[in-house]
Amino acid sequence: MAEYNRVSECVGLITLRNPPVNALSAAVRQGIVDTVQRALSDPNVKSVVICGQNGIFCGGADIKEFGSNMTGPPLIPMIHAIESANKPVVAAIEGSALGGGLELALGCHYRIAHSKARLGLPEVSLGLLPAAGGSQRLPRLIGVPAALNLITTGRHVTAAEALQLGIVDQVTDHNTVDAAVKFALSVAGRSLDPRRISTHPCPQQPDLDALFEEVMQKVRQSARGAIAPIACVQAVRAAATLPYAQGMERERELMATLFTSGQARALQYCFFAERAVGRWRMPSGARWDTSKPRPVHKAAVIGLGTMGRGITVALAQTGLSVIAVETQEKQLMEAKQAISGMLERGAKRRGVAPALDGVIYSQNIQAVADVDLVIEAVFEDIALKTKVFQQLSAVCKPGTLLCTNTSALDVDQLASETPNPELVVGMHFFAPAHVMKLLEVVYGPRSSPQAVATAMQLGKKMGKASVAVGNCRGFVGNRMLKPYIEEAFFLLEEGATPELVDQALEEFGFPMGVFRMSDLSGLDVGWRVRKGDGLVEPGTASGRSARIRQGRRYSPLGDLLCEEGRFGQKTGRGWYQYDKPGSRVARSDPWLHSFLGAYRAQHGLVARRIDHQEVLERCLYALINEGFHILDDGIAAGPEDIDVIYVSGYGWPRHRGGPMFYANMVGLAKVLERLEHYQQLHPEVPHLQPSSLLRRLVASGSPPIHKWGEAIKKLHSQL
Ligand SMILES: CCC/C=C/C(=O)SCCNC(=O)CCNC(=O)[C@H](O)C(C)(C)COP(=O)([O-])OP(=O)([O-])OC[C@H]1O[C@@H](n2cnc3c(N)ncnc32)[C@H](O)[C@@H]1OP(=O)([O-])[O-]
Repeated sequence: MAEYNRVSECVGLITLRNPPVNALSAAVRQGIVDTVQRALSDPNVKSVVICGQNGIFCGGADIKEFGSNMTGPPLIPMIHAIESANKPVVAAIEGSALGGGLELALGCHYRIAHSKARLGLPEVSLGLLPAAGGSQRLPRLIGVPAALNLITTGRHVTAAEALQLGIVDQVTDHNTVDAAVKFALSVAGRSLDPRRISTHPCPQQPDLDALFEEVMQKVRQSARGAIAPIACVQAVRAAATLPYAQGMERERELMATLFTSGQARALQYCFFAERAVGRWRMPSGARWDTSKPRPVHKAAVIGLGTMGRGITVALAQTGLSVIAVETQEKQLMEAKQAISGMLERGAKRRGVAPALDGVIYSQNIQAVADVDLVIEAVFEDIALKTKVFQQLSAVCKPGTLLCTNTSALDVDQLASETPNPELVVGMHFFAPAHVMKLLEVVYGPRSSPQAVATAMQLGKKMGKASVAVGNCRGFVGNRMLKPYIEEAFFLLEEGATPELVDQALEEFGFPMGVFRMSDLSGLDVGWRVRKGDGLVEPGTASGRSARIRQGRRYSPLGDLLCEEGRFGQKTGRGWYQYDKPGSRVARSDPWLHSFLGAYRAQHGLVARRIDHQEVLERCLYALINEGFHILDDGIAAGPEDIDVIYVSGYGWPRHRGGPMFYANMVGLAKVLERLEHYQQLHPEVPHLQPSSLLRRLVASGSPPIHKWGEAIKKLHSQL
């Protein structure tokens, strides 16, 4: 709702009240309509100020209302009524003015912002466009290039940048409402004609066509199939080329297409999923709201290879003091130089001082005696990690949390080797750790809720999308990746090329297909793991039996490439060829194609035509199927956890919502039917065997994704 008061005798003060972000729900819109009318009809009121309660102006339209039948007064006429008012209306912007919130402010005649406020039109990130006049008013106010940038990226600007761009008229460090009231008094009685943005012509722009052409190309490239950024460009083009009323009509048409699109649903699902994963819960019943994190002021990182360096940077940038330990002097010196460089570059980008003094380097593990939390990032070797954990248990003060960054080893086993297993959790970062958004917080049966709460809180502080998951081989992300990669290998055996598989996946929206990704991360990584699992066999055995290992279909293609020294980008050869080792531009490699031909001949395989649909179904449904196993096992608490992991750490296209959301969109019955189809064709591939949870969900009528949690609980209670 909106509250009305009269202040300084002749200023009508309208306060939006809808915690936590004063979203423009039906009640708030009704409140604004009523209070604006009241202020305008009160002869004692000379001017009006609109603000939001609790230090936030407005977080925009109420996203929760989008899925339902929307009631209440619509935004556009409400904003028009404000703009055409005959008394000055001033927006007092504290906290955030986003989306519909900024559109409301653009309908006001003046905007005063607090210096800490953030403004933006982030609708594009929800699969929408600023359709309450924002796409038409902002270009008129700040010009086409700046408006295009803000509207197509959805980025938030600081108050200082907003002032520079001309979005706000004044920035204050003091009480914003007081400043706005004072300002409103000073402009009472002035002509409002020049302040009505919709009446302005769009500022002239030379070479308009060339500009739109260039932006459209850029947007198409980075959107990877997302439709909202393209609609945003089209809407701004309408602002630049059409009179306001026609521009608004175009804005409405474009929004009508976006509003009901699957992409908008997916992106809005992601918005809520990212917030839902913060409300973690463990199978023991421990939860986010009943588990108190321990304060962490001082942390340590053990092992300063690529991961350890990134983790040190991420911690130091959060403002923590960090003890960085590496036992070999030469490696320690190299790491110090690399970490300082990363901190300096990061600080330059963010316009702050580098946190160089926040890191203390040491060769001695004793140096970590008084830290609150340690993250171990030594080589992936269980004996080495166990030794480090035992040393840490002896050295650290009581209660220090011991975290491992392992991606492949058993967190429970490590915990069981320490005297206090309740203090042990996994903190699985992704390389480069100071850049990648994702953090899997891995708990074992003996991890204390407090340890999980502390790791989750630290992840949040570091700006990570932190997801609490149970312990199993590969945790959530890598466990699901395994069948995805294996299917891609099998497709090569059956007649596909790396180019075909990658193209299908990139057209789906992944930034890189599975083979280009494998070249980037290094083929030797998986090779080492498969060797450890006893899957790699030397020799030139041929035929079907050579491709069955440990009772299931196995493709040795990756191993054979590694035996040739083809480790990917770093060696200049992998699934593709590169100009030189370390180069990033992948080119088709005729050698690889004849190698595949010879391999198929050796194994009696006849290449067949494989289309994009088969690539997508086999790779993605195998991955999704593993996701259902993970839900059934209780390793992930809900589909949102899996989806956030995939969108923030594995390049799953956000406008497709994550693998589990995608399965829900495709239809669970369809996913099941295709898995059954492929399983019949490839009975020796266990990961194509549909998960029993998927079967049970389909049998219970394929409930929508937000009801899976309930359905899974019910299904488990029936077992
Ligand atoms: C139709 C015409 C065109 C207009 C379109 C639009 O305006 S589209 C909208 C364009 N606007 C945007 O895209 C802005 C989206 N919002 C944000 O970016 C951030 O919330 C923030 C920067 C406003 C505050 O950050 P912060 O870290 O302080 O807080 P937080 O992020 O943790 O959120 C706290 C709680 O508020 C909830 N909630 C938040 N916003 C909305 C909303 N609009 N609605 C409903 N709910 C919303 C959020 O789910 C969470 O709920 P939970 O989990 O506690 O139950």
